Amino acid sequence: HPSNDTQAVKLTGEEVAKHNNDKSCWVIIHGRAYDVTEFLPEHPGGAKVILKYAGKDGTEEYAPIHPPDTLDKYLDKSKHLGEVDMNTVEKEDKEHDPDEIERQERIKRMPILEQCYNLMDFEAVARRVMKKTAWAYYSSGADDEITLRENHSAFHKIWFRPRILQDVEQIDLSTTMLGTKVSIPFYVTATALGKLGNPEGEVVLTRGAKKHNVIQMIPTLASCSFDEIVDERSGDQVQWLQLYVNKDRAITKRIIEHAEKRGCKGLFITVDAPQLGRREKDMRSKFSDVGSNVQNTGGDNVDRSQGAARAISSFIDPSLSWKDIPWFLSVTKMPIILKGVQRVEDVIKAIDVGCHGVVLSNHGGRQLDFARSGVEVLAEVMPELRRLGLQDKIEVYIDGGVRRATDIIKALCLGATGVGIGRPFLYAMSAYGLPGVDRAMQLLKDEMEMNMRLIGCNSIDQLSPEFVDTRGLSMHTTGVPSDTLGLTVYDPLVGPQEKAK
Ligand SMILES: Cc1cc2c(cc1C)[n+](S(=O)(=O)[O-])c1c(=O)[nH]c(=O)nc-1n2C[C@H](O)[C@H](O)[C@H](O)COP(=O)(O)O
Repeated sequence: HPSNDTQAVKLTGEEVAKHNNDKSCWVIIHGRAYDVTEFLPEHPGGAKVILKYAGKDGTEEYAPIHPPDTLDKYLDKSKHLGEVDMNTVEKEDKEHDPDEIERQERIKRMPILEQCYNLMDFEAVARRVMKKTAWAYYSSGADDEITLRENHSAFHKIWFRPRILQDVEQIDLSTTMLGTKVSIPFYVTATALGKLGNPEGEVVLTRGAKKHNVIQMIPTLASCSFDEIVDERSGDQVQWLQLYVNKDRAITKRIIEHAEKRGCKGLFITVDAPQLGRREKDMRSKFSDVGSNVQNTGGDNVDRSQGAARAISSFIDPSLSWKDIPWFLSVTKMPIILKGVQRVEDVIKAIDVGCHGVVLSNHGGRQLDFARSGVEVLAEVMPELRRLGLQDKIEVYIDGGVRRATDIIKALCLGATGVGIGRPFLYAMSAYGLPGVDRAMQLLKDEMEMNMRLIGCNSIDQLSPEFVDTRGLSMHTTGVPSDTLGLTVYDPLVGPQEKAK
């Protein structure tokens, strides 16, 4: 900021602290002060969450929610007040926060990475070591979280019909997704606000995806900026873009064109979130944290009682409809995939309008509660596409509740091209950083190789409906052996120190 780069003297914490109310509100972000007084009523997250940091350093709360270039993009330069001498800024007293002290204790006692043997182990550890608001945001589903639990337990209603005496010495897990050859048929799906769980955010997933040659889907609502995530990519690594469509189509067009220019190989338009779902764990933790405006007296139309998600998504266009799809096909050459399709009629419509793929998904149970699991919709879709001779007209993916390689194999036997995985990699990243993501992906690869052998298949192209029995899939009341791993995050792993107790 030219006016400030020549700034001789840095602002002091004392000077900033004088501007600590809605008449004059300065906030420090990443060592620089900003006058956000006039912005207060416009903030999608409400004025309260900013006023909590008026006259103080708000970086810790700000960073996970806002990509680094947000202030440069949206706050007039005249409000950029320049650098602050951070030695003069009072630090928030974390030492005496009982929750934080207890959390740090749990971090000291957490299991070592090698004690994690499956994706649910990462969830068990993350639940204990993550900040309350971060865990709430990642783990929450909509309403009663029935669909959240159904997503994983649906796989427990599908049984295998393995064949024997096949030479399964050689196993090849590679496949092709939207023209890209990948080492294993899963991708890292788009999940918002990566910095809530790990200070580096989504770039950690980029590094893990690179190492295992899997595709990363970049979220519109990432904590990192889009360019940071793309810059982190290396070699011929492939990324896709997940798009929440903005009411202002000029903004959406710019995002799509930029993504194409930066080499994204797929545009996944999220179609199951015209309004973000009601995630009560997220709301509850946000309520205790920033006193969100449950009784919103501001008179404006952003319902801020919905926690972080709703606050950052007020731009999403609820009027998006089939008539808009030709426009998307006209503004990009990237393959277009509809993410969040939930019945076969819409898959056929997607083929009719020229889409290249669909993701059968309910947004990880975070949108419409009592939506069916992706795998159950898949079992409805594929036989119908085959009956109509359309199965080669579109690539069909699923996501939701995938926690074991057997879940992946079941989906591929039913006809999916690949599966998206969300929370497990978030939990692995939040608890153990890149080593966690790396191990989670490796565990899936090892499980995949073993289970391909056990069902008697060498390669992905051999997988077909003959290997699965789905008769119980659509009966939601079917009792299945209680799913100790899935339904509840089972007793947290005991770290070496705790065992000593
Ligand atoms: C866990 C999670 C999922 C989110 C997600 C954030 C989190 C923390 N967010 S959300 O804030 O808006 O809900 C997105 C998102 O940005 N865009 C999107 O298309 N899907 C979003 N999803 C859904 C995601 O892409 C998959 O559909 C879902 O995660 C698959 O289920 P599992 O987590 O069980 O693998």
